[in-house]
Amino acid sequence: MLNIALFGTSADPPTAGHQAILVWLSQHFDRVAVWAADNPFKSHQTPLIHRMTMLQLLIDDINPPRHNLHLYPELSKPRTIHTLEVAETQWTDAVFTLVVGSDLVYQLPNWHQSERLLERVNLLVIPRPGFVPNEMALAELRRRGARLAIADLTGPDTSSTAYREHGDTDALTPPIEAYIHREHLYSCQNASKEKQPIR
Ligand SMILES: Nc1ncnc2c1ncn2[C@@H]1O[C@H](COP(=O)(O)OP(=O)(O)OP(=O)(O)O)[C@@H](O)[C@H]1O
Ligand SMILES: O=C(O)c1ccc[n+]([C@@H]2O[C@H](COP(=O)([O-])O)[C@@H](O)[C@H]2O)c1
Repeated sequence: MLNIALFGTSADPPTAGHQAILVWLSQHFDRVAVWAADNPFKSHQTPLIHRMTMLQLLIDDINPPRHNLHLYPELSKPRTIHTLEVAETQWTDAVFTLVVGSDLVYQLPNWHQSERLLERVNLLVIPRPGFVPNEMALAELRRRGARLAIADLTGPDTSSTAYREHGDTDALTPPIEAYIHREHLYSCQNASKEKQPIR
C-alpha cells in the first residue's frame, strides 16, 4: 500500500510556508499529491491557472528535487470529497492522508460531506503559529470519525494574506515573486514597489 499525502491549497499566492510543508511531507510519505483549487469559502481569487503555475514553480524550486512530490491538476476540485474520489480512482492501492494547517481544524466540520471524507482518509494537522489546535475542536473532529495526528513540524509564520494585504515579500520565494511581477498579479506588488526609495 502506498502512503499518499493529499495537500490542497488556494496558492493565492503559494508561500515559503507551503514549500516548507511540502519538503517535510516528501520526507514522511511515499508520495505527495499537491493541487491548487478554488476554495468555495473564498472569493476574488487570482485565476486558477496562475495559482497552479505558481505552485509548480514552488515545487520546481525545491533543492534537491523530491521525486515523490508532484502537482496533480486533475485533483483540483473546490470540494475535497470530490478530490478524494479522483484520487481513489487514480491510486487503487493507497492509504490517503489529508494534510491541513491547524487554522482549518475549526472549519473542517463545515466542509462538504465532511464525515464521509473523514471516514476515508487519515488527517494530519500541521501546527501553524497563532493557531494552537484547540482540544475541543480536535475532539469534535474525532467524534466525527477523524483518525487524526499532529505533525512534529510547525509551519513558518507566513501566509498568503500577509503578502496580498501587506505586501510581505518575506512570505514569498524568489521565483514566485518574479512570476507575480512578470504577470502583473496582485495590487500589493505596486504598493511594495512604491515603497522603494526614489533614485
Ligand atoms: N505557515 C503555515 N503553517 C501551517 N500550515 C499552513 C501554513 N500556510 C498554509 N498552511 C496550510 O496549507 C493549506 C493551504 O493554505 P492556504 O493556501 O489557504 O494558505 P494561507 O496562507 O492560509 O492563505 P490565506 O492567507 O489566503 O488564507 C491549509 O491547510 C493551511 O492551513
Ligand atoms: O470540501 C470542502 O467543502 C472545502 C471547503 C474549503 C476548502 N476546501 C479545500 O481545502 C484546501 C485548502 O484551502 P485553502 O483555501 O485553505 O488553501 C483546498 O484544496 C480547498 O479546495 C474544501
